Amino acid sequence: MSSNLVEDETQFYCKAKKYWKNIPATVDGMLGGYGHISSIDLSGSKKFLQRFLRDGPYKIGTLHALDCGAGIGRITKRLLLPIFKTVDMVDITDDFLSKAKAYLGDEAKRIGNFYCSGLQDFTPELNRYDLIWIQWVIGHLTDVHLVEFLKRCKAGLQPNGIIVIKDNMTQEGIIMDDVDSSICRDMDVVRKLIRQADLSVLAQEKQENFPEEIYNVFSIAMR
Ligand SMILES: C[S@@+](CC[C@H](N)C(=O)[O-])C[C@H]1O[C@@H](n2cnc3c(N)ncnc32)[C@H](O)[C@@H]1O
Repeated sequence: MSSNLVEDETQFYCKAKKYWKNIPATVDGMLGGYGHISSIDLSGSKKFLQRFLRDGPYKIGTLHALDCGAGIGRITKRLLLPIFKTVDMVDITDDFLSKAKAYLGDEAKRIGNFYCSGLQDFTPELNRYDLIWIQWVIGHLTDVHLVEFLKRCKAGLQPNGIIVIKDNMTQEGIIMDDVDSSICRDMDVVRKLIRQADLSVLAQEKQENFPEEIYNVFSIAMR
């Protein structure tokens, strides 16, 4: 279990919070110096989401989305706001949410709520969201908190809504990053935690065209 790698939970969360407080509120800051891959990432996400926007049994509504670990709103701006009527954002770093208002420009008026909170403490509004997007942040939650958070997300979905996790995955095993205080899991562990949250996977896809030297990144849709 990856939580075993987290020896001191309070320190695990404090250290991550401190790390992000010192990161510039820019796209490059959000992506650890890999700002240049943002467009590839967003195109891949758009393509992944398309299957849920077409007519068919998995079609989702386009009213409300929630961006989790949203940062300055990189994903909200270019993936979610063009599709959904309103988007809520949740992030632990208040500076990022403050910056989001300027970064999103005029479109910031379609942000319903800017929630400043750790996901481990956050409960999405019941039955509200067509899509809950969780990208590059699950490594900041312990296994127990991730499972509990996913359960609360499930309760926050519209009947036809979906949750998408898009994140780094190791080839095998769990790797701790002491710099930003996060853990990177492998697909088997992530799928196990998804099952524990009583969610079923609807689609899974590897992000293509990312640099060789970074972790594999997968999108997983579930409900
Ligand atoms: C790698 S950035 C990704 C930002 C955004 N998802 C994107 O892809 O552009 C990680 C984000 O997670 C936030 N974060 C870190 N720990 C968190 C936690 N426990 N709860 C909520 N947000 C957290 C950071 O403030 C930061 O904005």
